[in-house]
Amino acid sequence: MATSGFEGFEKRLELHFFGDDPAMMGNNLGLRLLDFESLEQVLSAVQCTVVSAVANQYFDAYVLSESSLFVYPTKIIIKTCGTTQLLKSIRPLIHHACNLGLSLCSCRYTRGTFIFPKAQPSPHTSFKEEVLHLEDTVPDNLCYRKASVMPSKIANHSWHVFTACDESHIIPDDRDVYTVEVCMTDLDRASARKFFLPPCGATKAATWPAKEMTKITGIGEINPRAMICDFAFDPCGYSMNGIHNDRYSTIHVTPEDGFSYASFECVGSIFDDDDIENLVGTLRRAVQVFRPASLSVSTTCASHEVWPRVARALDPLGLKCRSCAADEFPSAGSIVFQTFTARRK
Ligand SMILES: C[S@+](CC[C@H](N)C(=O)[O-])C[C@H]1O[C@@H](n2cnc3c(N)ncnc32)[C@H](O)[C@@H]1O
Repeated sequence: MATSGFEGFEKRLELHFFGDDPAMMGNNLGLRLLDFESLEQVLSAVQCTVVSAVANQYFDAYVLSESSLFVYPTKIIIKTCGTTQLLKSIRPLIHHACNLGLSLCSCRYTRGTFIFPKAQPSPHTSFKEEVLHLEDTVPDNLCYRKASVMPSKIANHSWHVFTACDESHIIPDDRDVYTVEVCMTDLDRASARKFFLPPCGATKAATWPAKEMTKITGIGEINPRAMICDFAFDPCGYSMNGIHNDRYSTIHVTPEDGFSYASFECVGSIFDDDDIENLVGTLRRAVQVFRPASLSVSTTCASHEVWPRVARALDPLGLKCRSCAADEFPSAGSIVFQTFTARRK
């Protein structure tokens, strides 16, 4: 493995807000009323920028120079990789939300194990430092707090979780919602090569390289109903957000040999038969794009209906479940962390 390279593992932050004054919610747009300048200011504290955006009636989805941002009326999800300082977004977001009459009621921070931990700047030099920063930054009324490192049997694959919420949100309002976060390492080389731009002057140089990557890799088929906003980096790397009604999915790829990494994340509702029935196929198609030698899947949901489907999706791909850890967190419900490796290993 390289001694230093691009850190693919993302840090992920999910913030929920509530507002008492319906007038301030402006047609229920809430946080979507944040102007672009304010968002840019938040992202500049994190050290990343918007490269592409798309929206529908439910939410706004941004592809960032390092991963993705989703803005719903009362919820923000930011996922950033590399050496970004994601936790520095919390204070400015609380400030801008306050100007819209919204207050923070819950916060969830998750990440895997960095490939290059020594390259991370403060406040991300260790999980201990991240937790101290979070404890210091989230408002006092979010007094139900928990931090945990969920272990696995695969070296360098553990799941770091911090949640905090106020008294009224220990059980989340949207307890039917599930989030599945997949982190894949050691990607199949032929699959990873498809995320490099073709050399200049190559006869088949794509006019729209991201669209071409979405098509030839099969990413476009993962959820054919989703509208896709994709971006190809130069000379390599790829990010996309898929949006379908109020659901998002997102993929980020670091294809370089020695530290190759890809992530897939999707959300759904356990009350939606379509979501539940399609989950196994969706996961299988997403992982098949990359054919990783190892991966972890973290499933967050108030119910235990979702996580058993993960192994069902991955087993036919020759991926064997090596470990499974579960824990309960205030406002998040259950988090189940599973790791898999290819049987050939
Ligand atoms: C932003 S993308 C996707 C990151 C994501 N977390 C992942 O799954 O790896 C990172 C890939 O794009 C490449 N890249 C090229 N130019 C970049 C830029 N200006 N900013 C960030 N990444 C860039 C990196 O070398 C890496 O392969």
